[in-house]
Amino acid sequence: MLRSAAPMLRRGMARRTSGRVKVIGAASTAVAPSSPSLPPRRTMTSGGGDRLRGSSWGESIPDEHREPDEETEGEWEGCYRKFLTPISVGSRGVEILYNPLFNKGAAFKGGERDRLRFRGLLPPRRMNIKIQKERALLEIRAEPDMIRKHIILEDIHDRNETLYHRILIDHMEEMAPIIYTPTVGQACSEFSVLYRRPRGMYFSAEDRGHMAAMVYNWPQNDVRVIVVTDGSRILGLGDLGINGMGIPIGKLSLYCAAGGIAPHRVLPVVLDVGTDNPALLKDKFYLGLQRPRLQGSAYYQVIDEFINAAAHRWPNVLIQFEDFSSDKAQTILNKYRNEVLCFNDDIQGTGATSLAGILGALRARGESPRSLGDQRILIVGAGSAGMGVAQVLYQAMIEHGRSPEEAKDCFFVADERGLLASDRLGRLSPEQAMFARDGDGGLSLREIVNKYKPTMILGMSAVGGLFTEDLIRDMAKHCDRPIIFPLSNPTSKAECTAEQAVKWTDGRCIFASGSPFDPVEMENGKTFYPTQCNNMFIFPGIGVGVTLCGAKTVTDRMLYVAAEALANYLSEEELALGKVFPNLSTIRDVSKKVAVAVIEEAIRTGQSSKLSEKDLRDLDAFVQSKMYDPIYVPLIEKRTITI
Ligand SMILES: NC(=O)C1=CN([C@@H]2O[C@H](COP(=O)(O)OP(=O)(O)OC[C@H]3O[C@@H](n4cnc5c(N)ncnc54)[C@H](OP(=O)(O)O)[C@@H]3O)[C@@H](O)[C@H]2O)C=CC1
Ligand SMILES: CC(=O)C(=O)O
Ligand SMILES: [Mg+2]
Repeated sequence: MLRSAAPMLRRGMARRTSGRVKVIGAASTAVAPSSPSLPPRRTMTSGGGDRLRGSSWGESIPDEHREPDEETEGEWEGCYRKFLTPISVGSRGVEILYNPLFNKGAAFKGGERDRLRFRGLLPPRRMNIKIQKERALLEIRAEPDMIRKHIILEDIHDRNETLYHRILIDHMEEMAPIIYTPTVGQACSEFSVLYRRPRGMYFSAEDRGHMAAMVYNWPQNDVRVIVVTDGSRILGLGDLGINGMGIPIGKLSLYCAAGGIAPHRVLPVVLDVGTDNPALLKDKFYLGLQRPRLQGSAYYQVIDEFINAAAHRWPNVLIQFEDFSSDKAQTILNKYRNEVLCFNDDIQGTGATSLAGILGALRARGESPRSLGDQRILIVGAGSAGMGVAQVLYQAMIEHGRSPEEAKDCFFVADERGLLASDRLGRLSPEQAMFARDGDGGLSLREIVNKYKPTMILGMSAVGGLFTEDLIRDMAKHCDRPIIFPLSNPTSKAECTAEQAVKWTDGRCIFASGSPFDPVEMENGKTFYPTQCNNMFIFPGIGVGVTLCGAKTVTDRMLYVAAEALANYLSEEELALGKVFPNLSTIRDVSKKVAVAVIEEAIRTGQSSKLSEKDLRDLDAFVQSKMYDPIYVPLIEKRTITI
């Protein structure tokens, strides 16, 4: 049987229709990927499954019930040619079926069903991942409600991670709004009632003293990326306590699908230090500690204990801080950024992403990156996101030859009390104080617009609708092509919609938003294509880059080159359509380019512990080869008896 399989496969492979490989008459077991991948020496599984390798399991299935097989069908470029190294699993039977990292559901093949003792535990008909995906898409698309779509997808996540990530990768534009912003905002708000199964780790104030041991409860030895939140500022929704867990889960789904980190190497974490959200404190279904948030040294001790525990068990892990309230975010970053491999996504990731979008917008206006230092930039919101963006844009101006004074003079930063100026110096953080103007403290947004005539307005206020018609129309009077980025998430918190920006500027604006908006039909019959300015374009590539090269820290220069790589990715065709970010469907390739840029920077500056100058040559191919691709890999049982 096995001997005859290869010629059959070759014959089948030779028959190509419409560029796809069609295997004619080859039973799926004839090319069972497990077969060629078994160790060459004679082994027998403890259950004697090896004997069944030569059985005619596949042949007992009538032709009309046979499903094309992803390895033989060539559905994904190169799959059928790939030598799939089997995964050796320490369990069998139902334990595998209930393990989403290994479970393939109906896609388990005959050989595997016998090897791993599934016979009788699954319905008899086999389906490949293509059919499984088709079925899942039907269900998701039939459901009009976004949160129900989210639940369906997360159910798949909990059952079968390979299928889940396959769906995300193949349908990124459709799925990102379901697993990420805006729907993840609702998923977080309802997290405790939607909760079904554990995913990730929870460290609470009551676990103090135990965290170094607790990290060993996590079953994976090779965790590469942790996304951690304390739930204190989830998107623009405020303090959601433990319900913020939806954010690390969503971000890490993107790490896997968009960045190519394998799912067993990521760990979502929530630190439960209490909540100051009055509704959660009295909600009988809330799953977190119902007590006020720890403050001061008690709070920082929890952070410190968790970071030490994680870095002790996984010394090379990247820790991404996510959605920490602005009063803590910068302090935590400053404390740990030179100690462990970490970065803050809202400060640094958003900064790099916005820089890339603004470079794209300047290109659309026919201006060079150097002209960044000629802009008048109004940043609305002086929290971690707003100040992170200001800092990265400022650094970029310095890179392009502006003096610190010239660069600072480009910024107008406003918070709820208006323009930040020196009259409030004692009450501003060092990051805010750096951008405080000498006079005009407390000017309103309209006053700033009419006095200083900004060329761009960036919203990170978490106040939906803050960019009013009057404000934007005033801005458009002074500027031919105003750059308008309402970056707050989710959609309900966006400072304005794409449609409003287009209407109020008579279609002259360059627009990108934190959450997605549909294209807008303009009065002149043309279509305006808004793009998404979201740190999802940066963080997966940063993660892949620093973990692959073994960087010890995430430097500001790494973020800068990441932004450049993202900006350079934008094609002339996309620019012509008014887009300033690439299509989401290309995000995997974008992440690869970002990762390559980060690795090159790490090698150049001696930050890379795993790669060196000689590796610079085929870096693109190297990164590609390391990216997780969700296809079903043959499973074999670890317990083998050599005879
Ligand atoms: N698109 C993306 O990739 C990202 C988007 N974001 C979004 O950015 C938003 C802000 O995040 P973050 O900085 O952490 O949040 P913060 O809550 O720390 O900051 C909000 C800021 O907005 C200010 N603000 C509030 N109301 C007004 C108002 N009426 N006029 C002007 N300013 C006002 C606040 O001022 P005060 O302190 O005086 O109240 C504060 O400075 C969130 O919605 C988040 O989702 C964040 C990261 C990435
Ligand atoms: C996108 C993101 O990180 C935020 O809104 O917080
Ligand atoms: Mg965030």
